[in-house]
Amino acid sequence: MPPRPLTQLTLALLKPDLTANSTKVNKVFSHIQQNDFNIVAHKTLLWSKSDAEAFYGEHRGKFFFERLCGYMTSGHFHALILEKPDAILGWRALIGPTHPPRARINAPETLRSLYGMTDTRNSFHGSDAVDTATKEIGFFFPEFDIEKWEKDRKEQ
Ligand SMILES: Nc1ncnc2c1ncn2[C@@H]1O[C@H](COP(=O)(O)OP(=O)(O)OP(=O)(O)O)[C@@H](O)[C@H]1O
Repeated sequence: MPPRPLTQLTLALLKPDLTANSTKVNKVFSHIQQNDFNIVAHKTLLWSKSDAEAFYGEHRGKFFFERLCGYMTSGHFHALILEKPDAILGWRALIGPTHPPRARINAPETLRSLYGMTDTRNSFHGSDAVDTATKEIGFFFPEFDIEKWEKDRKEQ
């Protein structure tokens, strides 16, 4: 049997503006399936202001920080652990550029182009590297044991 390609985990968010629209959410889950991502874990959350400030702490002091935290506490949202080979790059490629208006010009097939609203209300998040994926998975899914999952996966 040929060796199975190395798989990878990433953390994806479907932010509150998208989550408020069940038709859009269903379409996004179809995109996730069509692009061969395996959903390893999934939860729906409602953040307090301090949750948002903790997750987006690196942006504290930027002009959009308060707006970002207000947006992320405005309603429920989905957090997902996605898996496939090159999941981190693959998910970021699927969601597209941070700013939806630019995505609509430069990357019209991406999810932020299709569903994003504004620079802040951009509907999606994706981890940008292996270490941030590990940290963000731990933030949203503290009960998920990545090392055990990877060990079990290798043994399958
Ligand atoms: N210039 C901006 N104006 C308004 N909001 C912004 C701006 N830049 C970033 N944001 C908001 O802050 C979030 C985090 O910014 P970051 O630079 O980490 O973008 P990203 O890595 O593309 O997005 P994410 O981390 O959510 O995947 C963005 O997703 C967006 O909601």
